[in-house]
Amino acid sequence: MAVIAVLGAGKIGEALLSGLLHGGRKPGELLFTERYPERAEELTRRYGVRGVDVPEAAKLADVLIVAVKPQDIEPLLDELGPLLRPETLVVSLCAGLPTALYERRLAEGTPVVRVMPNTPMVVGAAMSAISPGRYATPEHLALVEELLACVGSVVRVPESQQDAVTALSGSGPAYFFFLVEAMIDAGILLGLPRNIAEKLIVQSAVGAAKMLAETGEHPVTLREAVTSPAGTTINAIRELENHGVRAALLAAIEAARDRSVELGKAHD
Ligand SMILES: NC(=O)C1=CN([C@@H]2O[C@H](COP(=O)(O)OP(=O)(O)OC[C@H]3O[C@@H](n4cnc5c(N)ncnc54)[C@H](O)[C@@H]3O)[C@@H](O)[C@H]2O)C=CC1
Ligand SMILES: O=C(O)[C@@H]1CCC=N1
Repeated sequence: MAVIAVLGAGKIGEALLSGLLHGGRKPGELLFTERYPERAEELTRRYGVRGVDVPEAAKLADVLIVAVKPQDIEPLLDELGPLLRPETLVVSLCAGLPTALYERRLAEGTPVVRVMPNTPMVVGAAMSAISPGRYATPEHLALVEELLACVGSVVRVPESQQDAVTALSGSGPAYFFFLVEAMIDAGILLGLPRNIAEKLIVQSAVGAAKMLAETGEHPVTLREAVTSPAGTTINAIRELENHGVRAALLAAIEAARDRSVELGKAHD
């Protein structure tokens, strides 16, 4: 079994460790690095996985999964550069960072796979998109696909689409949380108790997501089924259109895409 090291065990790194354990990997096959010792101790207590330093991770792991913030990548690449064996597979979960950055800074021929996951990984419902770098083989890509399938769904996309994916599904859960938060506020505005408003909206979100995932129906068809002639929903839809919610979403997701491109360019 390949030894897998997660570099940077924050929100995404921890979710991946936990998902891999759930998916049947043994604690002994996993390692992580974490710059805050208290956090490292906590993770070892919780999952039985060993925290190591970067040189040890580079020495022991067959697969290195980079899960630090894009802004923290430079010192990590400086450290990894002279240590990494070119047969080690590097998997980057970092928003915006191109595989070419790793290929430039690590040993010649290092295989790199770029991944954009999202936080529903915590409950085994991630959406991850994967793209091979220049030296990643179909076998490398298949291994990454298998690892990520432990924590949700996986699609393959060309790397040129990863900034768009980052804006859409990488950040996507935040848009839904934002909508849910606003809808709960609407319940408060209408005089409902907060706990009831929260239950009504969270279950409606779960139900709507289940219908989208399980019926195979187009979202327009599902929305039309809720929108009765001269009923209540169409009044709400008119207000959403009047306030430009559709245009706001297009602009918001485009802005997120632009930021992903910018994060990558910071290392040119
Ligand atoms: N949070 C999200 O929704 C998503 C995040 N990502 C990507 O995942 C990466 C991590 O994001 P989060 O988990 O949200 O951030 P986070 O800040 O929760 O985790 C990053 C962790 O890396 C550690 N770290 C930083 N430099 C280190 C080093 N040199 N050695 C060891 N540990 C180090 C930090 O102490 C921290 O615990 C980012 O690149 C982000 O773009 C991707 C998809 C979704
Ligand atoms: O906001 C961010 O930069 C990260 C990447 C995708 C989701 N969260």
